[in-house]
Amino acid sequence: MSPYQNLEEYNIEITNEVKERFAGIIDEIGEDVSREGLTKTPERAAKAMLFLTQGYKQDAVEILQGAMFKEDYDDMVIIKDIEVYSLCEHHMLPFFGKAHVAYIPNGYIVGLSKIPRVVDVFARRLQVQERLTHDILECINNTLRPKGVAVVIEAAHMCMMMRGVQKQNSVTTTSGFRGQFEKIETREEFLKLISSKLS
Ligand SMILES: Nc1nc2c(ncn2[C@@H]2O[C@H](COP(=O)(O)OP(=O)(O)OP(=O)(O)O)[C@@H](O)[C@H]2O)c(=O)[nH]1
Ligand SMILES: [Zn+2]
Repeated sequence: MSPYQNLEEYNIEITNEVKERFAGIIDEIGEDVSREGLTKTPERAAKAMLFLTQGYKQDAVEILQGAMFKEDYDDMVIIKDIEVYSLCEHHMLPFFGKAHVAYIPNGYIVGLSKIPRVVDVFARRLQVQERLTHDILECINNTLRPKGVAVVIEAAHMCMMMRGVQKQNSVTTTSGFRGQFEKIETREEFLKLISSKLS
């Protein structure tokens, strides 16, 4: 099986189990799960939840290892504005925003699409933004073994917007730097390039 394929065919037993739990929740909040608009909702919700957490079944290392190419290029490679959708592990509500990832090759480059795929593998789990940032950083660092790697994530958390503190405009930024990005000049170049509209 491909290490990153979508779970288009859901495990029937697990889907049914999750479906029953959602039916229970709908009942507990005082709704009628048998009314027309809701009859298929437990199944839809189960499939949505399994899709949003499919990263547990995917292997980010395998994804990277499947597309590493020997190349002498040793300047910075930046993939910026990667959409991120994840679920906070405290409330299981979405947090979403953008990831910016850069690395400096060390004999190998990686297929560009694999970086957003790695972001998705870790985002489609129950997460906190800090751990998501480090999961991506360490996976690239340990697998590609580049001269440096940097990850910045900017995200809004629905648990701070729809409920709780109810702040609509706050954005959380997390970052991690390894290798050459620990040097201030390299880090500044990266931060300048991700804030530029043209890069
Ligand atoms: N550090 C961090 N905190 C997060 C993340 N997502 C959600 N949280 C926070 O997790 C915390 C959980 O705090 P609790 O006091 O246990 O939960 P709560 O009573 O629902 O808190 P409020 O959201 O303040 O109402 C909250 O402050 C959330 O804002 C994240 O990705 N990183
Ligand atoms: Zn939350």
